[in-house]
Amino acid sequence: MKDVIRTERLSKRFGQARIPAVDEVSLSVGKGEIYGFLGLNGAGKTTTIRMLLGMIGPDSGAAYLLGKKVSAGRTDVWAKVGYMVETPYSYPELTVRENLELVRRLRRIENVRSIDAILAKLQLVPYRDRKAKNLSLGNAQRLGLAKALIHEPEILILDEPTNGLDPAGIVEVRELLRELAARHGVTIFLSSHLLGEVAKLATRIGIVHRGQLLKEMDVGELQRNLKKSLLVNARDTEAARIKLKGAGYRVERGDDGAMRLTDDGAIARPDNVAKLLVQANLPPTLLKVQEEELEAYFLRTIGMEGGGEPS
Ligand SMILES: Nc1ncnc2c1ncn2[C@@H]1O[C@H](COP(=O)(O)OP(=O)(O)OP(=O)(O)O)[C@@H](O)[C@H]1O
Repeated sequence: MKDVIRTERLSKRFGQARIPAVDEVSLSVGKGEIYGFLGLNGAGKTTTIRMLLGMIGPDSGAAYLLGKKVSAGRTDVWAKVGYMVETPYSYPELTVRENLELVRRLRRIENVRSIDAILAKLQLVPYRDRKAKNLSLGNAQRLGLAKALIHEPEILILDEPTNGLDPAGIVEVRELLRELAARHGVTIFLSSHLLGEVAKLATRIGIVHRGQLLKEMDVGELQRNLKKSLLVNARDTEAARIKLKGAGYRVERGDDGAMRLTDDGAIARPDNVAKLLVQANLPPTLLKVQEEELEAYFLRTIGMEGGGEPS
């Protein structure tokens, strides 16, 4: 499949120290994919997005949208791209409808009904006559998305699109983005610092840290990469620990005083662990296979938890 979004060793340095904000990032996104660009604050997400949108030029490397090299003057490409970068700006004294009307004219969209359609799609109908300055953060974010979508773009580039939304708003935006990708073939590139959230939406995930793309995976791979462990406890935890260690199991400290067994054998055959404890008159009060939390996996991947190097 032809790449809709592609970067080739894209790099940007800032300041006198020329610290790399984005360091040789090469990635590609196919049509209809939702690419989640994941990193902590300051990882380089916004800088990457600004280069994708031609807002700033790279120091080296290049970005391509629909096979064309990004540069500020490429008006043919911008007609097919929608974007929302950080907290979207709207004219505070204009109403929601007036803000959208302005974008419609700037985008030279003939169809005046496009405003009603996008108001309905983003559930902004009740707020259409409210001034932008009086919108809640969540509705301001919706207005930002409405402006990004009004011209039915082929590519959607979003920086932290669920910022400021309440849980119900997050679900709505997620559904909307999913539908745009699945039903209309829109290619979506979105940044976030929350793996849990990205994992629910993205088809592919790239983890960026200190400007570098550390790891890329599709969602199935993510599930396989999560560490599993067997949580075990007994009334006499200490005696159970000695028994399990004596049988060769690797025993770590788990939550709430429980023990965590990380051997593949323990995870595959918890019944063997149960049998061992029962035979020693230490019947388990807890026996549960637990999957690593997504955020813990993210921190482990960028080398910020467990002291490990990024793998
Ligand atoms: N215009 C600028 N001048 C100097 N340094 C900058 C500039 N823009 C970004 N940086 C630095 O580049 C690094 C990457 O910043 P960037 O905003 O791309 O990260 P981010 O992942 O989007 O984080 P956030 O979620 O906080 O926006 C940071 O260290 C930041 O301080």
